[in-house]
Formats: sequence, structure tokens, C-alpha cells
Amino acid sequence: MSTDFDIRFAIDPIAASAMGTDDLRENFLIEDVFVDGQVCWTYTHYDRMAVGGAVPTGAALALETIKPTGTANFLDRRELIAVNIGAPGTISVDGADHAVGSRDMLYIGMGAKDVHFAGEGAKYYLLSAPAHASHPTVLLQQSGAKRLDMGSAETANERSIYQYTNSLKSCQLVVGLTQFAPGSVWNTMPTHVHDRRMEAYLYFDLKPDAFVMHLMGEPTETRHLIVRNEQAILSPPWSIHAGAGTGAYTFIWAMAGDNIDYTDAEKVPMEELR
Ligand SMILES: O=C[C@H](O)[C@@H](O)CC(=O)C(=O)O
Ligand SMILES: [Zn+2]
Repeated sequence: MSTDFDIRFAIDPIAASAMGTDDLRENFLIEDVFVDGQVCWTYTHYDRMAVGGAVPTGAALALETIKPTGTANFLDRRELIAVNIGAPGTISVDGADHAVGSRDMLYIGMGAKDVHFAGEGAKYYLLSAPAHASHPTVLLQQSGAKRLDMGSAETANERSIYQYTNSLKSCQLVVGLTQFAPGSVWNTMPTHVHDRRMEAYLYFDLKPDAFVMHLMGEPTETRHLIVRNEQAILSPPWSIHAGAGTGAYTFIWAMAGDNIDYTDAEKVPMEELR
């Protein structure tokens, strides 16, 4: 069996505020996203977003159904975005091969049956949410993404946000990538919440001893998680999601929920955080 899954329940803010390090990590951190020769899923109860990794070594890896979806094929009632953070690879969707370069994303619409992930050195980060309509499979590239430049060097948060799904027709998925100017380490600060949509972050491009001090929790009741290279975190709809790295990093953010309006977020005033 080359497909594995794990289930994460939806945690409320009161329960989260009582958690120590181990419980926070167990509920909100995904340590092993990428396992050689495997497709590994974390099926969450936050908007039923599934977060996974596929690392083909030799043979192509099939997208197999998992028990929690309750469907014959994984995408019978879902859509998926695969982000390649490794070497260029190929994803086949119902017989059509799609070349997926490093930092390219492939959107695969509801109803696709036969999906295979291939390419030695390719590393696919997978995001999937329930769908109500079938949209065409489409390759999304950084060059075609909407770029937003934010922050400044003075506040160590100078960064470019690439909204890959800006012109995509999706049911729920909104996905992008954030890159930093040299020396800037703060993401999503000033921070925000969006109760309409959960979010997941994948932190990568970190040096082996580096980490991101990820911040979560309600704005007035924050907690931290130490996140290493190629680990993901789940942000419940009620939580802030921000962080500072001990060095350079890149991250992929992804949301699912009630709307796909990127700008529909409530800013948290800096004075309110505690
Ligand atoms: O809801 C959107 C996400 O939190 C990211 O777009 C935020 C982000 O990349 C950043 O500010 O650095
Ligand atoms: Zn957000």
C-alpha cells in the first residue's frame, strides 16, 4: 500500500488554549508531509480540507481513494491542487500527461479518475477540498500568478505573495506561494483571521537547523509551534497564522471554505495581539 492517511479533528479555541507543546504539535503540525515512494494524506475536519504529499521514487504513484472520502475515486466529489516543490515531473490525468515544473501547480477538477504522480526528484504537495462542480484541469505557474508586494525591510516582512489561483475557476481552493526579500523573515504580520476559510501552510526552502516560529491562536490568546523544513501546519478558521523564520524560507498557503475571496479577511490590529 503506497497511500496512507491520518485524520485531524476540528479543535475549538478553548481546547487549543489549554494545550501544551505536544498536544499543539499533534493537532496542528504535520511533520511528515513527504515520504519517499508514498502518498500521505492528512484528512482534516476543517472544511474537509485534505493536505498531503506524493514523492514518486521509480514508479509513478497513483492517486488512490481513502476511507474518509467515502467515494470510489478520490476526486469523485473533490478538487485537487498539486504543487511541485521538487524537480520537474509529470502528472497524468485520465491519460493526458501534464509537465509540472518546479513551483508549478496543477489544478485537477472533480471527476478525474486516473491520476498518477511521476518524476524522480519531484515532490508534490497536495491540497484537496470538496467540490460541487467540475472545472478543467489546468497548469498554474508562478509567471502567471498575480503578484502582491508587501511589507518592508525595516519591519523584516518584505515579501511577494503569488496568488496562483487568481484567475482559476475552482470550487473552494485558493492557493499561493510567498517569497521573501533577503533578510526578511516575518510572514503575515500584520496578521489576520478569516472565519469563513481554514488555511494550511507548508514551510520549505529552510536550512536543516533553521525553523519557523509559527504563531497560532485567537489574536488575544496566541501559541507557537516550531516548524522545520517541509512541514505543514493547519490553521483553524478562528486562528491567526503568521510566523518568523530563523533564516530564509518560502511557504505555500492554501485555503478552503465558504468563499474564494482572497481579500475577505479581518485585519488584526497590532495592539490587539497578546
Ligand atoms: O490568507 C492569506 C494567507 O494568510 C497568505 O496570503 C498570507 C501571506 O502569505 C503573507 O501575508 O505573507
Ligand atoms: Zn490567511
